[in-house]
Amino acid sequence: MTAAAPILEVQGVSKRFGKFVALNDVSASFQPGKLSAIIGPNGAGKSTFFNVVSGAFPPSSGRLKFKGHDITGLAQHEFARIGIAKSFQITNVFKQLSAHENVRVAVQMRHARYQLFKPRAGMAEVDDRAHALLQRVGLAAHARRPAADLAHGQQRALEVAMALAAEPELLLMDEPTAGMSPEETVVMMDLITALAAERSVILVEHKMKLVMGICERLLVLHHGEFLAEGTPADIKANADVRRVYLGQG
Ligand SMILES: Nc1ncnc2c1ncn2[C@@H]1O[C@H](COP(=O)(O)OP(=O)(O)OP(=O)(O)O)[C@@H](O)[C@H]1O
Repeated sequence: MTAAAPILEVQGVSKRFGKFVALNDVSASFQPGKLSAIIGPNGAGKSTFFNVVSGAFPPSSGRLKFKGHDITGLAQHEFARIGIAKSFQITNVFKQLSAHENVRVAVQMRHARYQLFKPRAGMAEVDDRAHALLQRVGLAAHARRPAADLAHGQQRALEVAMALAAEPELLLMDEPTAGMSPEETVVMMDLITALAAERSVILVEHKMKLVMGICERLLVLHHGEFLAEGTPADIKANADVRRVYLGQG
C-alpha cells in the first residue's frame, strides 16, 4: 500500500529573529485528512511555526510544500486561495457586525476573488452559505447578535466559520481553546474533531492534555526543534517529553 501524498511538507525550515533562532532546521510531513497537533512548552517556537506554515512570515531558510507544490514565500492571501486557512489565538472578528454579517464578509471575499456568483443572484447564495457556516460551528441561533455580545468561545467559533468560508483543504488553528472556560473548551474540541473528519487540521497547542484525546499525531517542539513525534501513546511514554513538560500544566 502506498501512502497518500502529504498535504503539507516542511523541509529544513529555520526562522531567525536577528541572531535568535526561533526555529532551527525543522522538517515534518503532514498526511491529508489527519488531525495533528504541534505541542511544546512556553517559548518552544509553536507560534513561530504556525506563522511560517500559515504564510504570515516567510522562513529564513528551508521550503514549504502544499500538495507537492513549493509555496515558500507566497503572499498570505495566496495561502487562502490555494486552500490553506487559519484561525488565530486572538479573535479577528468585526465586533460591531452581527455573527452572520461577519461570515458573509468572509464568504464575499472568497467569491469576489473568483467571481463564482453572478452579482444579483449572488447575495442570496452568499447569505445561505453564511448561514450554513454558522450552523456548522453551532452558532445558527446567534446569527443576528453583534459579535461583541457573543461569549469568548462563541467568538472563537465565529472565527472558525470565517476561516471555513475559504473552503480550505488544510485548516491551521493557533491555540483554539485559549482563554476558554472548561465548558467552551469541550464544545470547541468537539467542533475540531468534526471538522477534522472533512479536511486536514493542524493545531498549535500549549496544553498537551487537551490534544491527547483527539489528535492522531503529535509533534513536540522544544527550543525551536522537534523533540519527538508520534501517537498520543508514544508521546505520553516519551521520557524526553515528560522531562520538558515536568511541572507544566
Ligand atoms: N518577532 C520576534 N522577534 C524576536 N523574537 C521572537 C519573535 N517572535 C518570537 N520570538 C522568540 O522566539 C521564541 C519562540 O517564540 P514562540 O512565540 O514561537 O513560542 P511558543 O512556543 O509559541 O510560546 P508560547 O507557548 O509562550 O506562546 C521565543 O523565545 C520568543 O521570544
